Amino acid sequence: MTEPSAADDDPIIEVEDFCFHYGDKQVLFNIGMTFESNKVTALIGPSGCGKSTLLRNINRMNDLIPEVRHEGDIRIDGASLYDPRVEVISLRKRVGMVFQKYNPFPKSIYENIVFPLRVAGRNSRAELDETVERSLKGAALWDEVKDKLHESAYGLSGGQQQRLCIARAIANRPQILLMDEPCAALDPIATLKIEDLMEDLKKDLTIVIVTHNMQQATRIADNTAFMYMGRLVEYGQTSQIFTNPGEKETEAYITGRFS
Ligand SMILES: Nc1ncnc2c1ncn2[C@@H]1O[C@H](COP(=O)(O)OP(=O)(O)OP(=O)(O)O)[C@@H](O)[C@H]1O
Repeated sequence: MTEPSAADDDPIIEVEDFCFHYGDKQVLFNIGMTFESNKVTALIGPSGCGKSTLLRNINRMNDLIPEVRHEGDIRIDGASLYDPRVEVISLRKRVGMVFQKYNPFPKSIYENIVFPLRVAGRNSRAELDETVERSLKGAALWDEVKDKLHESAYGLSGGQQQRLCIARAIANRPQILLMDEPCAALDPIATLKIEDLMEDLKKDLTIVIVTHNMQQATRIADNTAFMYMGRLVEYGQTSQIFTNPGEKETEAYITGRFS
C-alpha cells in the first residue's frame, strides 16, 4: 500500500496516528493526514468505514458519546485539540458543523442565527443585525428571506433550511466548517446551490465534507480521502483519486464495484 500523502506543507488541520474506539470497538486505525486551508476536502468510502467518526473528532463532537477513547492527536494551527487548556465550546466556535438532516431551532430565521450570541450574553441590536445579514449573505440566503426574518424557520424549504443551518454555523466566523452529508436530504437543485455556496465559503474558511455522492466529490472537492474499514487508504488531489487511483480498493469503490 502506498502511504497516503500529506496534502500541504502548512496545513490547518493535522491528524497524526489517530485511533478511535467506541467502547471495545476500534473504528479508526492510525489515521495520518493533513488538510489544506481554504480548500474543500472530501472524505469518501463505504458505509461504516469511519468517515463521520473522523469528521466529528475534528471539533470533538464525539466527546458527547460515553465510553469513547482515542490515541494519537489532531491539531489545528499546530495546537492539539486535546490540550487540557482547550475549551470545547470555543473550539466548536472555530470549527462549525452542518449535519445531514437540517436542524433549525423552532424559532424565527433571525433567532436561529443569533441564538449562540444571545447565549453568550451578546444582545446589542447592531451586532445581532450585522451578524444575521452577514451570515445569511454568506449562506446565499439573504435575498430569499430578508423580508421575513421574523417568521418561523420551519416555513422555509428543505434546501433553505439547510442554508439557514450553514448561516448559523458561520455566524461565529469559524476557521473550519465540517459538513456531514449536507445534501443527502436535498433535491438536485438545492444540492447544486449548496455546492456553489461551498465554492464561495472556502475563500474564508476550510471545508471538510463527508459525501456518498461521487459526482459531488468531483465537483466540489480539491482533495479527496478514501477510507476503508477505519483506515485511510488513499489521499490526494480529487482529479488524481478519480482518474488515476493508486490502490485497487479505491478503484473498486469509485467505479461502483462496492458501496
Ligand atoms: N455512537 C456510536 N457507538 C458505537 N459505534 C458507533 C457509534 N457511531 C458509529 N459507530 C460505529 O463506528 C463505525 C464507523 O461509523 P461512522 O458513522 O463513522 O462511519 P461512516 O463511514 O460515516 O458511515 P456512513 O457512511 O454509513 O455514515 C461503524 O461500525 C459504526 O457502527
